Amino acid sequence: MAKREALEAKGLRVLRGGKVILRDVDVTAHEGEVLGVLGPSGAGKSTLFRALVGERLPDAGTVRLGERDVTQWPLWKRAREGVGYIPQSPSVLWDLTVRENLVAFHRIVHGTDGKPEERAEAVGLDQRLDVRAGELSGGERRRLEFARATTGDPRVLVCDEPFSGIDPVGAARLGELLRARAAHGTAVLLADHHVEEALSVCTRAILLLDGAVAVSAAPDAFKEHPLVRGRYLGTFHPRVA
Ligand SMILES: Nc1ncnc2c1ncn2[C@@H]1O[C@H](COP(=O)(O)OP(=O)(O)OP(=O)(O)O)[C@@H](O)[C@H]1O
Repeated sequence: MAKREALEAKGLRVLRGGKVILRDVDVTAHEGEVLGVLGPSGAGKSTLFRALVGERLPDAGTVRLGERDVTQWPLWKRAREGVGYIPQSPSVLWDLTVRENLVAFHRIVHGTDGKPEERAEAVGLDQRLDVRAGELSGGERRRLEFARATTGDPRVLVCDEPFSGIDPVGAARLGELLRARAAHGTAVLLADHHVEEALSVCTRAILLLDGAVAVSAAPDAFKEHPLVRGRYLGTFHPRVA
């Protein structure tokens, strides 16, 4: 049976400083899918993600969450309705502990403390609950952000460069968490320049070029696509055979 659409964006257009950054982008993410959104720096990946999660409303186009049109909804309202977001820049509260970070986010989005111990255990931070977020390693911080973003069992999880600044073991561990989340039915969207790690987790990938979707393919076909090789991976890319 075909998987249901969790998130559907149609004709998304974003302008910045008089420039068109996103050109009528259509993106659909299905339940249980890990969709890679890849492309060179400046292609518009973060801009697309910000429009999908409600951090920045688009200048044209629509965003649907399941059956609902959420185009005009702000970030907090989409979060409450099941959109988790790991932004590109670090977003933990540095002076608060792991536990306090989890509680603070749960209160803002859901109005209650939630279960920080369970959330921390799910991402292997149960021994770090009383450590300040500013003292965590890069990989631990990303897992805290993952725990926070998956509070409330989101239908959609948008991850902007989750593998940046973490070592291969940390990336593999985070990749497993993303895959497990998708197996649970969440639609995961993932942008990252760690192409090998990203494609090993993805079930499909799109190439964004100059603010438009240029390719959509399964990971193996994606790696071999002439536009992907020519415009993104280049001829020198020793980690992708
Ligand atoms: N606030 C802004 N004002 C003007 N231009 C902006 C603004 N934010 C982003 N841009 C431009 O929009 C384009 C897309 O940026 P975006 O950050 O979405 O790209 P990206 O694909 O995520 O890049 P990277 O892989 O480097 O993170 C770039 O040309 C960038 O300079």
